[in-house]
Amino acid sequence: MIKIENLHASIDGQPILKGINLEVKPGEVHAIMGPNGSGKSTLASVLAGREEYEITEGSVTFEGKDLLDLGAEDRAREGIFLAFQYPVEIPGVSNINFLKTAINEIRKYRGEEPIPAKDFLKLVKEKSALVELDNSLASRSVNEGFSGGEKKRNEIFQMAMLEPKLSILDETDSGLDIDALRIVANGVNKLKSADNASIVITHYQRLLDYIVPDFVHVLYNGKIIKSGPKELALELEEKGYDWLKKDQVIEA
Ligand SMILES: Nc1ncnc2c1ncn2[C@@H]1O[C@H](COP(=O)(O)OP(=O)(O)OP(=O)(O)O)[C@@H](O)[C@H]1O
Repeated sequence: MIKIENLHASIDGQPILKGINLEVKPGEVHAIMGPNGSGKSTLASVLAGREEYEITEGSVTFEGKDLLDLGAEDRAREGIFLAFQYPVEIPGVSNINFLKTAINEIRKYRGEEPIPAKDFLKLVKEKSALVELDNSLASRSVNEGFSGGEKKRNEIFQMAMLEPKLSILDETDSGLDIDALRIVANGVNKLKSADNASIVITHYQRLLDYIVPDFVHVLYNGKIIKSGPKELALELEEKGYDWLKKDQVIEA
């Protein structure tokens, strides 16, 4: 699905990612944890194709294609979805129209006809139920005036509608109350299949009680310094990151 090799990225000449190696296969969920400022959101942004980052070294292959060669729109059309840490508001554009346009863009890219209105409405009904999204939110402008939790839930609704191959969730759990956390996590779990994969960025083990990852990686200072099974998240919760930093110094 996606293979990241020796990825280095900078912003304004400042190196942020310093040699990331990560392979995610279909059907897998990978969690990325790490201290503030370690580069987690940068990795998500670089994969989604945000242009302010300069890739200085390395490669990313997605479904056999050179991802770094594609613009952000084409990456989305190829099936990469980024749920933002801070979802943006788009005043004047209804959620429904936004999603219809996005779905039809993907269909056009695949050489398919636009989605029939009846099928689209059925999809909206089905997927909004999945994340228990209030119907009134679906018809409002994208995220405008939504509470923090509603924005996050709306991100998962968008993800459900677009059915991406690779979903990258950047701190989707931050700002969610316990019920919303469970709903969002259930949505992610129900969307999981043998053909898609997720990268879940989080600070808290509690999300991983609901979304059980196949692998946990620790990102520190722009590098993955440790990978392990889901139990690693529990260990991090208990011990913090200091013990790993020490390891890194010894290795260096
Ligand atoms: N646009 C930018 N300009 C300058 N520095 C940046 C920019 N974006 C990110 N950085 C720096 O890159 C580093 C990594 O940031 P990033 O947001 O990727 O970390 P993070 O691991 O997601 O942190 P957090 O857990 O706090 O969300 C930080 O030191 C940050 O200040």
